[in-house]
Amino acid sequence: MAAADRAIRARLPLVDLVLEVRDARVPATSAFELLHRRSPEEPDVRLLVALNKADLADKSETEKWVAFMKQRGCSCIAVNSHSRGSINELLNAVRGRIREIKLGVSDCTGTVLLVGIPNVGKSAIINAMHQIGRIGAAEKGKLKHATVSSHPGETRDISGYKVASHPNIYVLDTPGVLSPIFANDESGPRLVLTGAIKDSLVEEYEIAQFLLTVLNLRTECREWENLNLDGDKSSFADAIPTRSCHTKRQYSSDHTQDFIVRAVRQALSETIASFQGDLGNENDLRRLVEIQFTHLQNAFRISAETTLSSSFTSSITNSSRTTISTSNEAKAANGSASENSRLVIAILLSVRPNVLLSLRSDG
Ligand SMILES: Nc1nc2c(ncn2[C@@H]2O[C@H](COP(=O)(O)OP(=O)(O)OP(=O)(O)O)[C@@H](O)[C@H]2O)c(=O)[nH]1
Repeated sequence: MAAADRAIRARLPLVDLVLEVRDARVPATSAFELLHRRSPEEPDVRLLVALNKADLADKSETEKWVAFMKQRGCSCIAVNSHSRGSINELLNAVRGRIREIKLGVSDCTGTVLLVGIPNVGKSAIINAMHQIGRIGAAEKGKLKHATVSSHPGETRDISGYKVASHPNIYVLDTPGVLSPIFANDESGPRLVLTGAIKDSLVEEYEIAQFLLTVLNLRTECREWENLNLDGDKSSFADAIPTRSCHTKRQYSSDHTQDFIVRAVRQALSETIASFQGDLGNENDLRRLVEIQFTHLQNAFRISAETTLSSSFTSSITNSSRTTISTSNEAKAANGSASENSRLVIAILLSVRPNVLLSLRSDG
């Protein structure tokens, strides 16, 4: 990443336009720090921000973000790289900006540097632009494709792709670069949940607590009442796989997965229904998360070795800085990771789809 960071920095002054790709679910957390390091209040006039994966984000939140960015003097567009119409809009925006910048130059050539943190969809965007862009069929056949992968860090080199003619536009795809310093305690879980970093880089219980907090502030879990649990409870612990960085999650059957999801949902809806506190109050919310953690530990017959990180829920409004390495050190010191992994996997199974639809409080 350090080499990629240097290479991007060297090219930044040379290009006509910088296309910053962010994840529409977490537009603040996925900001490309290198661009905003020097003058966060004054965005580069050559900057165009694409909030990609808009299909997975809350539409109204994305619209607010686009308006907010524009208000700050930064061009911004919501994108779904899997949609032809959306990529066409992006191409038009890029073409329009290049024409503005190259005003008066006939038959000009524009260069665009595509940057962003890992896994936000840079390569997917470039491939789609290259496919849809108006370039000769012969040129399309000759050009290579960028590697698209669900794993972060697949793009390793900077490569150029032609995406339009009249004006000719070349886009440089770059490797994802992420600052090793998290902006706040919630950045890690957000980046894990949106796939920008590997799950193993953040402590399991931090992810679990984050998910529980997000869930408690949403309304879905109130609708999870009256779920029937059938099956053998004693098989829960065996049914939930332990996790390591290199093993993929496997479930013995869909039935087991459904069963776990329902058990988690029931535990959460019960705790919320019987909770007397105010969810808008930070201390009350922390108390509820602790109760739910205990409830889930009981439901899954997990020993209560690990207490919740008391700093977690207060970090919702906290802007203390946490580094990835600090998180890893803490993880190494925590001997009960496997017990927690089981619990977290169960919770993730239950709530990941809800959370992915909207991480509303980002930024
Ligand atoms: N739902 C959805 N998925 C997308 C979208 N764009 C990309 N993806 C998926 O996101 C994952 C990452 O896409 P890439 O294009 O490889 O991301 P990248 O930013 O180039 O990743 P690095 O190589 O880590 O820098 C892939 O699984 C894509 O299919 C989108 O608009 N919507």
